Amino acid sequence: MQSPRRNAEGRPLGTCDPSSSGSPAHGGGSRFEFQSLLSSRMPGADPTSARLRASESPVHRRGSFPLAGAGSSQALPPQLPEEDRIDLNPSFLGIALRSLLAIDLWLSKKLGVCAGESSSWGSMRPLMKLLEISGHGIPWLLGTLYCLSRSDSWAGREVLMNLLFALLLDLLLVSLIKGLVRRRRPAHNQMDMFFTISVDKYSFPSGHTTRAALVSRFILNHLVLAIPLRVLVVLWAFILGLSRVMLGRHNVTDVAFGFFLGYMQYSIVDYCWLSPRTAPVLFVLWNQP
Ligand SMILES: CC(C)=CCC/C(C)=C/COP(=O)(O)O
Repeated sequence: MQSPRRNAEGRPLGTCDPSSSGSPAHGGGSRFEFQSLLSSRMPGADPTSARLRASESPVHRRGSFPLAGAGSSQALPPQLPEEDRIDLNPSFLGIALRSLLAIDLWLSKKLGVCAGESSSWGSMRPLMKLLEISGHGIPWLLGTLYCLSRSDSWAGREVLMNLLFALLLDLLLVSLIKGLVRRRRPAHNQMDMFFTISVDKYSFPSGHTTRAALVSRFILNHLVLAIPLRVLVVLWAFILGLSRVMLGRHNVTDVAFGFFLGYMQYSIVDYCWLSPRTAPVLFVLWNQP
């Protein structure tokens, strides 16, 4: 059986022979592989730059691989266990995602103009915080419960019951995703938000944005409004989303995904629409004295 530290010719695997099978990037036991690993383990080193260095290096090219220690007595590192190796051929998707993330962070920092009182648009911060309250879960939940208690028509009660269901579904899904993804809020954010729950230390997705998208789609579908008011509802949702980035609470991708999720949540609510026919118990219970 082949020793884990030697190749078929009995040569230590760290001494790389270009004629040996497999590319240096894929477990040929290259010296470069070891260097990448070292650099990735150095404090502050990150695997991305190690990969980039790998792709820039001449040793990465097939055919130009130097005979690192071949035929010499230089001691080379032992072959690395599979799980310790770094993939020197990052996929196109990996590069695209990393680039998108870098653009996201850069753009979010640039747009975070109300992140503090001393920021370039710091004087707009109170207005942004007012917008923040307009999309907060507490006023929406309390407002819906209040209207539900005052509603005297079946039709009104049905719509409000579904709005309540939508708001609760939104809280549940956003908390679930925030807890799973655990993306930290931007470094420039001041954590001075009104009434947060534990998962609100995370930023993906933006809960205010999902709520804004969900509620505005709900209103547009269930309230008869004049065109200017309909435009106002859409503008409110859009500006609320933008204000999350301007306040420094979120990155752009948190808000973009928030819009998408809120929009989809309405489709779920619409599909599971609660009515006296589909959920009679709920409506009977609500009408008990
Ligand atoms: C506790 C309740 C009912 C709602 C929490 C609302 C809240 C603070 C959400 C966080 O929103 P962002 O993710 O947009 O910062």
